[in-house]
Amino acid sequence: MTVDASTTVAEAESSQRDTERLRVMDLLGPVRGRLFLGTAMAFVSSVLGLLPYVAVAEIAALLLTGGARSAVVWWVVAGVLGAAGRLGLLVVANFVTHYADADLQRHLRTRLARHMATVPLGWFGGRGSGELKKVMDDDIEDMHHLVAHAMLDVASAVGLPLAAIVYLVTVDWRMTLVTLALLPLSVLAMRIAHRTMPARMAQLMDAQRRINNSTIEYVDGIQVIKAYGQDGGAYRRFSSVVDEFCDVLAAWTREAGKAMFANMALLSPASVLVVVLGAGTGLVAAGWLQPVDLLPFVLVGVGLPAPFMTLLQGTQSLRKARVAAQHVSDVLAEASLPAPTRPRVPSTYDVRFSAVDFSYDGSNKVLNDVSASCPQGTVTAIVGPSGSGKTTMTRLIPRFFDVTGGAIEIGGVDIREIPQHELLRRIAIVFQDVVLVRDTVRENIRLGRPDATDADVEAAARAARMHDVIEKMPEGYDTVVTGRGGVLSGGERQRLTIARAILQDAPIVLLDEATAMVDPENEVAVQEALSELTRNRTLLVVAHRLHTIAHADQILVLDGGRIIERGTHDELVERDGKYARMWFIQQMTTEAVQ
Ligand SMILES: Nc1ncnc2c1ncn2[C@@H]1O[C@H](COP(=O)(O)OP(=O)(O)OP(=O)(O)O)[C@@H](O)[C@H]1O
Repeated sequence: MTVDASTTVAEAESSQRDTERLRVMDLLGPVRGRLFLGTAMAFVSSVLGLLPYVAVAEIAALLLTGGARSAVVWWVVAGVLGAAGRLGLLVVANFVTHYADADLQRHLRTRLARHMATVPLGWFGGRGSGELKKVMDDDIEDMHHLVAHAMLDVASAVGLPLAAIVYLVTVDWRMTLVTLALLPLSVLAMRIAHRTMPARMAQLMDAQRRINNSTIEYVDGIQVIKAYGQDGGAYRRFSSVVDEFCDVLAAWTREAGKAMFANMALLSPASVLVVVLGAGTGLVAAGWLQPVDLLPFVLVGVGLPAPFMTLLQGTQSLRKARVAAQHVSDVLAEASLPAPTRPRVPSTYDVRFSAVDFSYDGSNKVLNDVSASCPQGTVTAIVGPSGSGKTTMTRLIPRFFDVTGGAIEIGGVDIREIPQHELLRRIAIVFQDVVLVRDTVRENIRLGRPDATDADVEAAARAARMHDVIEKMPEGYDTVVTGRGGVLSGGERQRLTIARAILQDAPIVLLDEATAMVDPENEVAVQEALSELTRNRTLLVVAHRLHTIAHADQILVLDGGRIIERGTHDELVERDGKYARMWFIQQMTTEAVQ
């Protein structure tokens, strides 16, 4: 049996479109009823909008042919009622859809935020904040056209022309065909010009997403970039993203411009008037049409294409809205971290890795058959060359990602059986990149335990050797800090996050490079803060500088995702393997510096 490739591709595209439509309809679900109501009102409003034109045409005909005065009055009333009804209904329909849009925006933002709370934490690491901001903000705003305008435009574009065609056919079917003659041409021109539009719009939105990310990266990193004299290179990278966006925008504008021009030329009142008057005069001259019957075509027919123009002008916004809806629905379709079927919570806090495999991309193993036991209340240090999987190993414990093979247990309970909030409550994480939220110092520390009193917060700050620093700040504990810490030094920011972790009082602590990049004076304070944090807890620490973990209860040496050595510092130095080499190199470097 042979398979027709073009049919298969077409089927695949059509099924993808169906899926997209289903997804968009699912997004609109909460306001679907109101959208239908608004659309129905817009349809009736559009039909009513024909009445004033018909009234003028009929009144003119009555006056020219000496018709009854009462009929003229009735047409005047009908015309005025039609105009008022059209306007009133359209206003109400717009209210209905705009309120629906506001509700939908609130609903989607909340739904996105709730969903993001359920996806694996590691998912966020792969995305720039610009990209997430775009989905939460810009994409939802871009959906405005879809919700508030698109259906109304369609209803208006269908209602008035349909009613007009019915009316015009009753006057003269041949002239009706003449009046509509330009429409198929316009649709054809539009189809040709728009053949590449969906792809161009997707490119445009992609380029916009890259600009968003690169702007945030550029602005965020500007201090470091300048400090390293790399502003030229960074600027070139940023401006190449901007150039790329401009190119895509120019291509899109050319494409859209062609389509717009073709339509404006074909559907403008002047073009329609030329066709109607030309053909109409011919029909009158041939005696096939009464001169008075030409009036409805001039009055009604000329305005017929206008709603199509509105519809066509809206197609770009509609396309943008659909791509935006697709982004929103992609994020909502992101798989949640599987919730435990039989939730359990551990009562002891040793951490055990049993034959753990892990891969970020599904093929390359970053961790390979890792087994280790970290007894409760002990310190396990993880060391190894860059890229050996140290950070990944610690990230798996709070389920930033789920293991792809084997299992991790806390107190004998598989972490996948522990409800996520219970798991995170039991693990204090001091990240490599210290992140604060834009709030007061007090609330930044209180994040560790939202119900903590001010006295608890202060006690944690004292333990983290931060109290004196905070007291000297302009507004003490009420000083607002930014995401990058504002006036705080690197070491102070770290101690603030350590205070947060101390307040959390979690039985398991994960430290990743917590003491890197601080000056010696700060390092002493950070080390003191850390020893407060880690006392009597199960501690897993990722370290590069081996002297900080020489007293660890056990050291795991990772290389290429496998544990190649394990033991205490003395045992490993004795073994004269990889750890011993790393130790001696660091010793020599330290001595050389001193
Ligand atoms: N989010 C991610 N997506 C894909 N690959 C990743 C991700 N995070 C890390 N990796 C890759 O996994 C491997 C192990 O990275 P990991 O950060 O765990 O190593 P590490 O030993 O902590 O390195 P370093 O000491 O440099 O911090 C590396 O090859 C890294 O490029």
